[in-house]
Amino acid sequence: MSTLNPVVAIGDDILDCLSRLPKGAYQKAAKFIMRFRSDPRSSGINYERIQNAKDDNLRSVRIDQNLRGIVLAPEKGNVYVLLWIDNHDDAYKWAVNRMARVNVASGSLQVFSVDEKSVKAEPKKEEAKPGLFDDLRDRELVRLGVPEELLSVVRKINSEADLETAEDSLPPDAYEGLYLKAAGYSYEEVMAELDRKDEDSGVASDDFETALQTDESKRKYWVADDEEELQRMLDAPLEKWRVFLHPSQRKLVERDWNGPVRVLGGAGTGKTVAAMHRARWLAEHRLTRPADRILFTTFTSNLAADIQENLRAICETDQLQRIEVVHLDAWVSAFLRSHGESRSIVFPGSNEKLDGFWTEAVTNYGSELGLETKFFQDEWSAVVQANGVSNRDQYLRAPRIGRGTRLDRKKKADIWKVFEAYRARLDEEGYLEPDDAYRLAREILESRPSTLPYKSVVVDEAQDMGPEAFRLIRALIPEAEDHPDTNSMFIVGDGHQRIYGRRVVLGRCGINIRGRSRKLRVNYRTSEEIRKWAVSILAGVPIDDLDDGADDERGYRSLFHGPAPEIANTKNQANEFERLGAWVGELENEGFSPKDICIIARDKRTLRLFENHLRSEEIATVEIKRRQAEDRRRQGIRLATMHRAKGLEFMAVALVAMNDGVVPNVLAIRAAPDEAGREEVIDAERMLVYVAATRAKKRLLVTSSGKPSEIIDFEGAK
Ligand SMILES: Nc1ncnc2c1ncn2[C@@H]1O[C@H](COP(=O)(O)OP(=O)(O)OP(=O)(O)O)[C@@H](O)[C@H]1O
Repeated sequence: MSTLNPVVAIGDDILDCLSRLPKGAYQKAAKFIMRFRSDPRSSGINYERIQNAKDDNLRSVRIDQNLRGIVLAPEKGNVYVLLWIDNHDDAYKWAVNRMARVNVASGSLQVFSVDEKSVKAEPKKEEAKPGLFDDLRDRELVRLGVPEELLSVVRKINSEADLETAEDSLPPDAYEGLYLKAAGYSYEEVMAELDRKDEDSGVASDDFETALQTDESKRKYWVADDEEELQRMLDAPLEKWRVFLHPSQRKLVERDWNGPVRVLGGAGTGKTVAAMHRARWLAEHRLTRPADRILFTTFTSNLAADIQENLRAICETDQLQRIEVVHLDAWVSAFLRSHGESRSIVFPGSNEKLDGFWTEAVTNYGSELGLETKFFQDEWSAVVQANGVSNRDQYLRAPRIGRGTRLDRKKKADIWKVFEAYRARLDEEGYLEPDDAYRLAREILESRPSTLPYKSVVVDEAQDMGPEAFRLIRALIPEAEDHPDTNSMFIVGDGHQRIYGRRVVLGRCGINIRGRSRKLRVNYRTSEEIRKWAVSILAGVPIDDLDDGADDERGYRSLFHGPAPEIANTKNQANEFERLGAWVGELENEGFSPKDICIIARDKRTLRLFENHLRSEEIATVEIKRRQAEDRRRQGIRLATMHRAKGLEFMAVALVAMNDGVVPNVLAIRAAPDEAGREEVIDAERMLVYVAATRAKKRLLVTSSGKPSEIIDFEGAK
């Protein structure tokens, strides 16, 4: 036996194993894991050979009378990897067909099952169909991550459904490569996408110690050299992301970038998780002086509170002190106040007073122009505020990209009078719109040398931050000759989820991401069935990439499957309440807790109807509020508007009142100045439904009463 210090690793499946154990067994297993970490060779741990095992390197260890652990403990070398914990018989069953191998192509540790029964039986000769991967040679399959031992299994796969059936027996990196290939990427594109090299890694087939150091291995096996971190992991075994980042996430997080990075990814692909780990990595490895600050900004205030709580779970105290999590509007507001600004920020769209100012300005200066008030509001937000326009000449020259109605110079000059009147009313009342506030803050920053401590900014939900917000962010850490842009910004967002209608082109805000743009594709949150349904709502909607290009959903996938969404149009509201009640009842019978269920409606008024109904049935509810983190201790079904649900997640979601007139919102449709405007409104509402539906992890119910929303295919769902 080697006298070197042993290398101990824990597989991520252990966290699932632990979460299935009853409390007493859990405590024993957790105690064993701590002991195993500190000395896997201690005399109290006996490694038993497993009879008939396919892999000679696997051993079982006794945790108590009934519980067994399965450990990879090769004779040669010094490595101990805890792979599985279960009761005696199930642990042996799990181990018998497993193999642990170093994949010589990627150099990573792969553990997989060679039970060919999990893939469908070989077809009879006469009905043999072409294989899904016939165009790849064995060597290429191996490079994609397929272990030699599974080549024959992969050769038998001839449909995407087969591939999904085979998922459990394949190592995750192999499955991912094959999945992208099946989704239409060429071999070369898959290799580039997954950052794999078309050559051998050089890691020897028995060098498990080196294999544990690769990014691929780190996604599944954590080298347990930090006792405190292990304890944190055991305290919250379901939150795997605390330790096990996907290689595509880890590659973004743990490195220097020579300028701003933009990370795209559909809902649930772990963008916020990557952003949080990025902040921690910077605080741990790069911005380590007590005065250094990393600004972590979000667009919604309840998310800022959630992120702060999650950071507490992954950071040491001193790291946490260097990360400032802020809702951008709140930050700006405090900054302006500290610079003597007395006006307060008001949010267009949520303030009736502003609507009054618009009506007044349009009545007095624009009634002859034949344009709806909504047109002026949209033009103001998309052209005037987005471009920082402050006078008539600037407006005459301002780009009006994506605006439907064409305007000549004369008309623009007339329209400007309305804007002037509106602006004057804002000033009189002491109000600033958020864009005004961002601009003002930026002007202050640009007018004097910065005294702010920020060395890096992490931006979550970037799709909802408008150009002025990004110009301000740029001004927070300006690029200058004597100030390299290294690690300056980490921007995550998703154009599919823009629900506040503020399109941005980063390049035009002084943020150059060329060569530093990446994508996350694995959805951890939502079942494949729900994800696909949500994506279908966006069919035909143009999606941008927060810069000058377009985004698409090619190659996205979910980690797991579940029941198809239930889509039901009911005759009237009483029937809809009944349908919802029956669904909630079923979920509770299946063991869902009320706090894991969220009812989401388009607007507050509609939500109230459902709240009142549930109250009348004496069902407890908890409303998701603007400025609070989700309090998981409170019992009751969650209620949220679509906007408020952004960024959150629940086991089960009901999208209710998906009625004609409610979604898309009838007032927004009516106010659209023309057909292009109407389409814009509908696209925005589709995104809102996409955001709301992708909050669901396992179950989704979509209901309407009376005439249903045109966005949802209730008929096709029958
Ligand atoms: N590496 C990982 N391993 C396991 N779970 C993960 C990982 N990364 C993210 N998750 C989980 O996936 C879910 C979604 O993550 P996150 O909220 O970061 O996604 P997002 O892309 O920001 O989503 P959205 O854009 O929809 O708000 C969370 O439950 C998170 O815990």
